Amino acid sequence: MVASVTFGVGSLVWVEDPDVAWIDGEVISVNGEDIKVLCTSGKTVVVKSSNVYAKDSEAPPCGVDDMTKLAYLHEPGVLQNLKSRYDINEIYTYTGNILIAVNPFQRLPHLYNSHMMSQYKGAAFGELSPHPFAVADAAYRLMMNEGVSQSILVSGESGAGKTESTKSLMQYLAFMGGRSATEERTVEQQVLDSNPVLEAFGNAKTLRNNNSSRFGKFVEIQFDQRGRISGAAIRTYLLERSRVCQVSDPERNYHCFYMLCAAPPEEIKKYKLENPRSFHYLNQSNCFELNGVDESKEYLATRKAMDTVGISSEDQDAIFRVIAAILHLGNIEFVKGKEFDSSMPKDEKSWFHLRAAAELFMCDEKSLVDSLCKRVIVTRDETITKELDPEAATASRDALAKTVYSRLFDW
Ligand SMILES: Nc1ncnc2c1ncn2[C@@H]1O[C@H](COP(=O)(O)OP(=O)(O)OP(=O)(O)O)[C@@H](O)[C@H]1O
Repeated sequence: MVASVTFGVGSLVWVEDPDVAWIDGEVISVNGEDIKVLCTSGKTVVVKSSNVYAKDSEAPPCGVDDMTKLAYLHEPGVLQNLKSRYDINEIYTYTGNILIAVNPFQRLPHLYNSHMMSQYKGAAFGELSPHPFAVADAAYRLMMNEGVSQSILVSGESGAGKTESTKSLMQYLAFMGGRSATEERTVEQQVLDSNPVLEAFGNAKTLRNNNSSRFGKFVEIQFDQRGRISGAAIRTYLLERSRVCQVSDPERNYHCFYMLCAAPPEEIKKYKLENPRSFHYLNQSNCFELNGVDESKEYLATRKAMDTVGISSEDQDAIFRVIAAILHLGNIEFVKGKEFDSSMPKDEKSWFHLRAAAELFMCDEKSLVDSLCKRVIVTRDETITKELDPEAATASRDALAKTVYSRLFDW
């Protein structure tokens, strides 16, 4: 469609620009395939006609709310439209029934309050400004009217806003499918509170996103005949395991580690914790704090969310014992042992962390040392125990930490 457009002197066009992606300008001469464009920056460039895109001179300055209304649906046209809308604080735009969200990187609470939700309730798709609530409402109504399950796919690169958009969708579905809150733990509140729990254990600061989900998830919300939420299931996929033992500056390990180090004093004592700077699994990076985040408050909020979701206090204690044990595991260093190519914990400090890990895992100290410093090979005829050198023992320590963490997360 785009290739068939011919350009003459005076045509308004878009051309690629190394600094601003696309820049607009006016054709000042045409020489076969070569088109000379005077850009709005004042620069003149000569480009092949196949790299020139028509600009709609009648496009409204504030953009259009549905990009199917654009005269030209090509990359510069789409980006220009999104930018025009973003400049007037409109972060959502439709392309037909697809919603495009541009991350505002600032809280916009007025967009997501209950007044807003009631506005979208039952409104025809496209009648109100583009919004995740409209997408959720359309899905909810289709489900009710046709009695067929609906799916909403949220995709985008890291930091694009998938997690936040998913939360808005869940918030709206909980609003539509909620019942009057007579009991303390309503299903919809449990559905919503699963987010902080998952984020505590599956999110971390990365270069691009302070709260990056390091796993994929499939959220299923079930409704009864009357459209009330009757249950929910969340499946998670492919947690990034390597982060548990390896963090590069200025990223962080999973949030739960830092939260636990900021727990109330009696818990710090129970889990034998110290400053996060003293743990190898955390101090490989110099980033310990997040702007505007109080880890001790986050810890209490996570505990509360775990209560709502229905994780018993014994289970919560076991979870945090495992988290603390992993931190202690990371601080066990190895030196050569007495036998050839063997290893043992390096010094009193390593023994301290080993004992702490064993106590928290509720396992036998000797068995833990053996599992780190030896490898058991089972053949058809016999069982062979092989000593590991310090390097291999360190690798087996990290493998244990990763396996335990990812099993805990799956649980
Ligand atoms: N609608 C929004 N309103 C306010 N802030 C937002 C919105 N969407 C995203 N953000 C901000 O951008 C950050 C990154 O968004 P989010 O975590 O949703 O991205 P993501 O696509 O899920 O990234 P990842 O794939 O790394 O998990 C959020 O922590 C939040 O600060």
